[in-house]
Amino acid sequence: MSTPHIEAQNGDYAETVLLPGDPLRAKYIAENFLTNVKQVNSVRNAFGYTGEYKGHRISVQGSGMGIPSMSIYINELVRFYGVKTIIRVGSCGGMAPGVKLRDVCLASGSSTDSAVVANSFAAGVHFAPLADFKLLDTAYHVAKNMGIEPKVGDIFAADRFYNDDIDMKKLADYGVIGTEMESAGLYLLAAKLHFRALSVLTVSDLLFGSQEKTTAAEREKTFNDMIKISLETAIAQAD
Ligand SMILES: O=P(O)(O)O[C@H]1O[C@H](CO)[C@@H](O)[C@H]1O
Ligand SMILES: O=c1cc[nH]c(=O)[nH]1
Repeated sequence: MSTPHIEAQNGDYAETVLLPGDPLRAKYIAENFLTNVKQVNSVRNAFGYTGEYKGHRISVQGSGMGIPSMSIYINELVRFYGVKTIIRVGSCGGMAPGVKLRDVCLASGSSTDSAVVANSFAAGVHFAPLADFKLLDTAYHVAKNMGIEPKVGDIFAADRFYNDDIDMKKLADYGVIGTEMESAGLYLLAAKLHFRALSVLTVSDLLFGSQEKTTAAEREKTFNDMIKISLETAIAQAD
């Protein structure tokens, strides 16, 4: 079998998939955290791998940037490859006062300016895309046990990376802790297709204050706290 964007065969993906936006982050995770690794997708260089973490079968798949690209991979993984749990491992811009560069954020919910949420319901209905509570609770305690204090809250999933039309300070004032480009779409699809989802994010830059940023190489390779939290959460929820 194959799908328009995935060449993997039936059974090539594990039931739990880590989903970074960057396909090279998928490669890094597979090469550095998984054993018995097999590459299962290279269509469009959206690399996908399946291997083992502490004896548990796990896959990792690059999803590209933004809700439209990510939605293609999620639909194909869940509808055709039987995936049941998706943990996004992404980067985000920090927005809340206490959020620092390289902090790990857990998106308990996700606001968005993407039309995809509004378009899924009748006019006047404003669906609130939320994380799976068991995954969120597990990831929080896994992080705490690793000595990491994750920031938990609402993540603004922006349709455009470059956008000066949105009042980000107001969103921060309403408690939004960070911004990226996928979480609302992930949680919406989880509700629609009945799989479990969580976004675990590393702060790669700050919207207000310090201009210090992580490098592209760091975003590709060294978000190890986020990766370990996500893998430990994946195997804890599988038990
Ligand atoms: O690092 P990833 O997972 O790609 O996530 C963030 O980085 C990209 C923008 O640079 C967007 O996809 C955004 O959500
Ligand atoms: O989408 C993103 C990712 C990182 N930082 C941002 O400001 N936005």
